[in-house]
Amino acid sequence: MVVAPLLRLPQPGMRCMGSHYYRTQTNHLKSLISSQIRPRYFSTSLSRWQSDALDRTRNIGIIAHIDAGKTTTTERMLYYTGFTRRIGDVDEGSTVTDFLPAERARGITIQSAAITFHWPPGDANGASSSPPDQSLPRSAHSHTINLIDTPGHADFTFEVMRSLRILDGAVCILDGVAGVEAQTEQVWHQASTYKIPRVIYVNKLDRDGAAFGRTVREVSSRLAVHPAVCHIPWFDGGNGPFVGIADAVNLQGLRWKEGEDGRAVKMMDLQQLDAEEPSLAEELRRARIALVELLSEQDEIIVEKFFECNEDHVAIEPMDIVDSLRRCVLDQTTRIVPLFAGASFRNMGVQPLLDAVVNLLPSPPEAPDPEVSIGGVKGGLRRLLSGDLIVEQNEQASAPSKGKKKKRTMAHADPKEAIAKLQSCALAFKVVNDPKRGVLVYVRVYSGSLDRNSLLFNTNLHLSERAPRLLKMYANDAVEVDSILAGHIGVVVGLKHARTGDTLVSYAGNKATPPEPLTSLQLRPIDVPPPVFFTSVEPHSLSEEKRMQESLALLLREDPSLHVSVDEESGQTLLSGMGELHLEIARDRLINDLKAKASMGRIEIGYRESGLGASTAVTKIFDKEIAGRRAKAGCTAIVEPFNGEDASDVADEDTLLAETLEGNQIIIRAPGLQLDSASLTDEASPLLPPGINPATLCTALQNGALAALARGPQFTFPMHNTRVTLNINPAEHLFGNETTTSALSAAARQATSAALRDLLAGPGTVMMEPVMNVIISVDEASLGSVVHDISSSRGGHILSLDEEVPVSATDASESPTEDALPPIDPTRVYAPPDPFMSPSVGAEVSVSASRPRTITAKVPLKEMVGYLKHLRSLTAGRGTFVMSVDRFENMSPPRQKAVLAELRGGF
Ligand SMILES: Nc1nc2c(ncn2[C@@H]2O[C@H](COP(=O)(O)OP(=O)(O)OP(=O)(O)O)[C@@H](O)[C@H]2O)c(=O)[nH]1
Repeated sequence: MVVAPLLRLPQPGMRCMGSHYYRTQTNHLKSLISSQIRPRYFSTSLSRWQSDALDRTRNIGIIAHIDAGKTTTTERMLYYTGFTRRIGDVDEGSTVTDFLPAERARGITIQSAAITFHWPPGDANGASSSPPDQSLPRSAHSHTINLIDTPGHADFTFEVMRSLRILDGAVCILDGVAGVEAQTEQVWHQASTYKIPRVIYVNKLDRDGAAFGRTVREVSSRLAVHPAVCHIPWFDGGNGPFVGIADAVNLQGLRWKEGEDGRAVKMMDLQQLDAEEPSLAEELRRARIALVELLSEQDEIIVEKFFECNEDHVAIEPMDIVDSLRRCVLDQTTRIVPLFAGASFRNMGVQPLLDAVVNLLPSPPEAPDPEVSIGGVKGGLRRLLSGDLIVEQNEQASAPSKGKKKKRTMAHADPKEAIAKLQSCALAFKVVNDPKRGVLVYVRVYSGSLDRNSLLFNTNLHLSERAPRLLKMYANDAVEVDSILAGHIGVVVGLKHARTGDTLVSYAGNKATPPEPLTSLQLRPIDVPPPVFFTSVEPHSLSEEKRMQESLALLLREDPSLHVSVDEESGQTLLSGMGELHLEIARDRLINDLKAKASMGRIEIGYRESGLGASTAVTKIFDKEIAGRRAKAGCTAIVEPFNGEDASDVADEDTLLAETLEGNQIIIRAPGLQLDSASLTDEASPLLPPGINPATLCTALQNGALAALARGPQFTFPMHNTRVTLNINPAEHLFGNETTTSALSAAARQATSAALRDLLAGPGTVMMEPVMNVIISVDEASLGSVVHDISSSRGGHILSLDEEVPVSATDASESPTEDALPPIDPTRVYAPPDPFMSPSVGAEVSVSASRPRTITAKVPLKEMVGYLKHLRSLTAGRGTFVMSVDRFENMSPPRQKAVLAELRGGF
């Protein structure tokens, strides 16, 4: 929409065809390609992109259901912005964004790739740094667009969440045939969690069965927003092939030439449309009226414009409508979402979508204040920088807190001074191992300027690393820069430790660590969901072991939703993840890309084990000579069921640590240790052995307990819902010089393992299985058979039908915002008629006839393995589903028996 003047006015590089202008960028493209793309590396003295004004920057993502056309649309974007010379094709495996071999082979997007381009394309020097002319629409000025392509497969939900949190805006792509699908709903609600302003693009309108009107109504009923229809599809002669769009903002038709690359666009104003496509012109007027009416319900200014234009909807200036749409998009309480149309594969509709990105989505300063946590206090980054959050944190730290584990005190730090020293803070949102450039850490900078060679403190890993090189990435090409400014996305090369999700801060002064409390600053922290599938990984030979472990470590840096553990008894390395495809991709990466000489076993469900009651208290003293030195320490352990309540409920004055990790809770108590205010400072207690302070004591004991919890006493699955309480009595368990941290770990492991074994003599243990939240989208006709299959053959519980219940896939603590909002009546929403529906079917009837049905259910994961194929056969290929882990549940004795028999016999 919102056609840029480039499309409306004769410009250099446009050629006139009859009374219409066709746009060509050939020369312009050539200059861009030769100056930007050719050299793989070139130094920029003045880092062109750094000078881009922040208000002309858009950090956006594309979100959608799998196969809706994200990659196809992205490839067109790259082509029209002059970034690529030819259009990449997902089906041929020649796309720019899906650049991992595994992605190209499968034709799906696995890793989010971040790419920067300019729209509209600037001159050869890129975006102009001169102030924009306010009398022209935004899309007349070149903008920097940082595009994150997010994956669509449910197994990569965590990856989607990770990408979402760094976006300021998003384009949601819908398949015009399939409409709003289950995955779309899921990602939509996740985007709502981060309050991300969005526009919708209805793609694939060239396909048989495309139903734009129905899709618009589904947007209102299933996404609970008001679709502001800015484009309507143009079918030749009313019911011929899809040839273009009619733009309700600019009141014109845009027609693309069939079979061309889409750069040539034929423009027609309303009068020309009246003459050539009268029914389209009539519908376009209806669309304009509906658009103005919808905006008027939320925006006072457009109401004024309406009266100024003598209440003529058609007379309102396009720029006034764009401004109103923008106000509504940024103020999400309006629930207005602009909606556009196209067929990316046919090269239709992508340039107007780019205009919409620039015109309607927010710049970094307009985006909501990003959430940070610092020393346990949560709030906005801007509040932190103003000093307010620190004050709050200090108040919390100094308030008497009964029993609860105390935070590190900041008695010696001046928080205001510390904040003043903060030079930049950035979020590492992606780690990629590039075969040529090494490990690339993609960062979004949130404040200040991340400069080359600065020392970055990683607040997750508590270590510092230098940033030797900074890059701006153009998919496979890179531009070296000196700094990355707040609001921008870039890459740090040469970091050895930073992982996806880590917060990096740089600060003034030469200290190895930043002043407190900056060491605990976390940007938009997210919870990593529990893995539910696992597989064993074996090196081909002993000499390959090291290489395999290094490759696994790299995989984990890239993707923190993968976990690696070692089975203590068998010595086997186990890799666990979110789904079967997730692990298959990990295998591809490990073996094909990282060239580890290893093989992976069968992919299996990650069951858990849990105690049915409390153990007795078991004391173990570890006493062994290690490398000629005596190592001796002891500890007492009790294990009992734990149902996920707050740690503060069980902590008391003697509690050194109460932490919940991977579904278990570890409590460390040391009565009589005489610690000053029980704070976990680095100051040693007089009763602790030399070289050990309360923090190192806790880490050692915790590691020991975690190792023991990795293997249940009866079924050997990791323990879940288990609380381990470790008691340290200085007089009985500490032995001066002989008590080392490894002795403490060993004592904790032995005591915990013994307490777990003790359960078998008492209350016993039970197997637990992952139970999934499943949302299934089907047609009315297949509803009965799908419900029957889920509830009788798969042992699932149907929770609801047709309810807007989003799967809170990875972060149960954050409830999507739309939940409480009243539903929107789709029959009151403007949508143009779908020409390929039977003429006797009126709008209202078609709504109910085509109404998709949504089933929400809880089903054991085991029953969902291979479900897609079955669902497809039950629904004639139309059904789709998404699922996420709800929780682990105890299994009934017969089910446990059946599963164990199957496991022993193999799948
Ligand atoms: N007919 C038609 N097909 C399209 C259109 N856009 C995309 N496709 C096809 O739809 C399929 C999926 O397109 P992709 O671009 O890979 O979709 P995606 O959303 O990136 O998929 P994932 O990366 O797997 O999430 C491919 O076969 C495309 O050629 C369109 O406008 N019209």
